[in-house]
Amino acid sequence: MATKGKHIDRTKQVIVIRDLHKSFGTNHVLRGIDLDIYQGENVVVLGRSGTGKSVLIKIIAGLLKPDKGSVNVLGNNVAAISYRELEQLRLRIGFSFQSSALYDSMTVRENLEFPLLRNSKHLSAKQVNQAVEEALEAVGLSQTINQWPAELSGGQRKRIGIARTLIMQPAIMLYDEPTAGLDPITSMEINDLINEVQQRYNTSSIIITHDLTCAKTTGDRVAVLLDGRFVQEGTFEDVFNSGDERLKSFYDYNFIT
Ligand SMILES: Nc1ncnc2c1ncn2[C@@H]1O[C@H](COP(=O)(O)OP(=O)(O)OP(=O)(O)O)[C@@H](O)[C@H]1O
Repeated sequence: MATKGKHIDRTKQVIVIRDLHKSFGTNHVLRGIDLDIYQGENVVVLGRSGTGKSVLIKIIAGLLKPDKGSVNVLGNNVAAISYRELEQLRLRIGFSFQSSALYDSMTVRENLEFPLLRNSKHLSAKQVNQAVEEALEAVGLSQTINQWPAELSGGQRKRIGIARTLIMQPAIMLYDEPTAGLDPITSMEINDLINEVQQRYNTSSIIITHDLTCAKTTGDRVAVLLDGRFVQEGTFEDVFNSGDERLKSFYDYNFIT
């Protein structure tokens, strides 16, 4: 298993969020979020369903606008930059969605080639092929190159989704519920892969989850989101040894469901 925290550069912040607020009508979802993420760091955002985890990563990726506060990603104020600058920024951010969102009508190779051919038109066929092979090797699925998504298991599809993201060499990875719907062994493989990606590509990552094993395994730091605010932040052990009563319901939720 990869060692956590090995490459964190605490002199370089890749994401800086201050006093972030976001409402939808009367639903005040984010109520004053502060968050700093360093180069090479895996930060887990842990929270129950509906607490605004997805809203937070959509704001980081510029897909939703904050009502108040600042969000700086890789030196860009995401609420203020032009659409073109936002597009360039998004190329440096990799998303791993709950559904792996592969194109069923394309082979694994074609799925991986797709973002490269669309965004890096100067590459030769040989370079594209090399990039595909390297990304597949990074997720341990070189042998699936000519298969169709329908022929893969849920865990394999998730890995291919991550490979398709890695092919663009992102500086930041955003993982939305990476272990949702996977059995415990496959979940552990995905957790290990998240750590391996961090080490191999020196990415900074936000992992949003309500899976405590995922949080413990992948998080250099864990931030607990409750009622629109971070109520605890630290190592997994710090957070869960804190005795904070507000985390109790979260624990119960995790072990009962
Ligand atoms: N585009 C939107 N318009 C209106 N309300 C929204 C929108 N996006 C999210 N919300 C609301 O914001 C709240 C937080 O949603 P969000 O998807 O961030 O939750 P979450 O913490 O990611 O939950 P889950 O773990 O179930 O995915 C919910 O009440 C949701 O209904």
